[in-house]
Amino acid sequence: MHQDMKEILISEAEIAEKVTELGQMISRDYKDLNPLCICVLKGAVPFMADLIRKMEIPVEVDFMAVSSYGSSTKSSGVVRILKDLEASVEGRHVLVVEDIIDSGLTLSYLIAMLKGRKAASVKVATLLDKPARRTVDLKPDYCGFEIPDEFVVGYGLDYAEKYRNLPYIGVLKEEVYSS
Ligand SMILES: O=P(O)(O)OC[C@H]1O[C@H](OP(=O)(O)OP(=O)(O)O)[C@H](O)[C@@H]1O
Ligand code: HPA
Ligand SMILES: [Mg+2]
Repeated sequence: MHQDMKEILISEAEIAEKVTELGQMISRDYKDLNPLCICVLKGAVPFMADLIRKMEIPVEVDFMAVSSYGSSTKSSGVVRILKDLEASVEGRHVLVVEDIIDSGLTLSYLIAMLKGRKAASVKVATLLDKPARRTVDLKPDYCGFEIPDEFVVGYGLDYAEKYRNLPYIGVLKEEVYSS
């Protein structure tokens, strides 16, 4: 385990098993709908890459970059679009793929934007959900794991751009971000 971790919360094997399950579920629900999977950069990259390879139906992918955390463990509450989609979402069945829902601010902003652009449907697949921290009313349609109110990193999730390449989800030692 990395020296900055307090514990491993979700192992690589547990993630793999859950991603397979979600991929199968989404494949059943989106059969014949040709969904557009939107990866929310950067955190969702590993989850998106693994998830689409467990989907057994035709899918299209696109990418958006938004940021609300910067190098902090708290959301600034201001969602900035750093990179917009290439494809039009009008009439498309959109599945937004996220690594984590924390306050819910990032996703509620994105969902409103996609509906405003006339997507036929907008659903959310998230690997992690931290419901204790929610400030807006939002529930994922597909969720891997509900986690306690701790700052986690790994499998895409960062603290100050670090730890995204860890293959597991770990809890960061508090001294790492409080010093
Ligand atoms: O529910 P919220 O409180 O809005 O938090 C969740 C969002 O925060 C993180 O992204 P971040 O803005 O840190 O960008 P990153 O994916 O590039 O790390 C994470 O990847 C989610 O997109
Ligand atoms: O717990 C978290 N870890 C990393 N990034 C995050 N963005 C929202 N919550 C988190
Ligand atoms: Mg981040």
